[in-house]
Amino acid sequence: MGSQTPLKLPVIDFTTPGALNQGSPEWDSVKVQVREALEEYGCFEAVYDELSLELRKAHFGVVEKLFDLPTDVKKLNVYEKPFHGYRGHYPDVFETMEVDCANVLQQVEENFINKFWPQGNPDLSKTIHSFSRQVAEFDGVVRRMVLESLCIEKYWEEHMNSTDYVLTVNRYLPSQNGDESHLGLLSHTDKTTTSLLFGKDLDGLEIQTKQGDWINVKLSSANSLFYMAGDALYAWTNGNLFNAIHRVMMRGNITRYTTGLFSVPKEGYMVTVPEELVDEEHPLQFKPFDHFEYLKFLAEHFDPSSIVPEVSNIKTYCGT
Ligand SMILES: O=C(O)CCC(=O)C(=O)O
Ligand SMILES: [Fe+2]
Repeated sequence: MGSQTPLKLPVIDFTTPGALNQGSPEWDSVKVQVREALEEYGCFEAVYDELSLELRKAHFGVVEKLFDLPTDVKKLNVYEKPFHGYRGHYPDVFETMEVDCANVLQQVEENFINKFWPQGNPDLSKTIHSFSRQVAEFDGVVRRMVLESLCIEKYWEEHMNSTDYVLTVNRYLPSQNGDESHLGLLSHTDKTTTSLLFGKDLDGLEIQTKQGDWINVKLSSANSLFYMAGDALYAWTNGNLFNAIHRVMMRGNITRYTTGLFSVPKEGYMVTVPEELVDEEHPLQFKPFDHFEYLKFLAEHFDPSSIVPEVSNIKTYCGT
């Protein structure tokens, strides 16, 4: 037997000239790669240089500043929505904070930064907002490609107008016991429509394939980000696009900072599978659902202060 090819996640290059011009041959080629990657793996590395390295660096500077605040101050990050706000899991190993509607400057200021700095901190607010707005723009491009590729582009505007963006910032700390490796975040699927993840190289993030193998993510360039489909996109596309299970394994004595921009359907909007994706061969798999009610369902069944559940629960919630 020859040696086995190591398992690799798809890498898609959005920096090719023309790739971002809708309708160009390069756009059409990238959109097929995007759909195929999301169908098979539920994720891909995107090489994207429109988001400047300076802005990425400034953003992570803010992330570190936020986590350096005293815990009592971090706890001021509260929202009424389930799974929102400051949470520390496995005390001393993982912390996370959320910024609701992070692509809207006023929301970043009033509902996030001003809670920690009551006099305001315009530089920090602007950095978080610019980062989130530009990442959200890229999400819009990818979703246009996906919808075009599934021949349902007529839903794109409705799809985007019914989207909110939540920014999360995460800090993983080294094991206190000197373990060589430890679990940073338990296996889960994202509850989102899409998740766009950033970190130094995201080493430690592991994705489970449909065949059950785990693949470590290690971004190949400083211009890369990691794109994933969550429960809501899986359901909306009638199971076409895969919501991969993933986890974080921490190795070595490092502190790991990551950030994710999560797109989620707005409260009250009914996520409904497009009729074009349903036929005799592909019967309807999901009933229309309000994503906010789905979050409430999860919060009722799982302790929101604990790690998210092991498997996707969207089928339990609204499967036909
Ligand atoms: O920090 C990471 O690499 C992944 C984070 C993640 O999976 C999440 O926030 O849902
Ligand atoms: Fe996740």
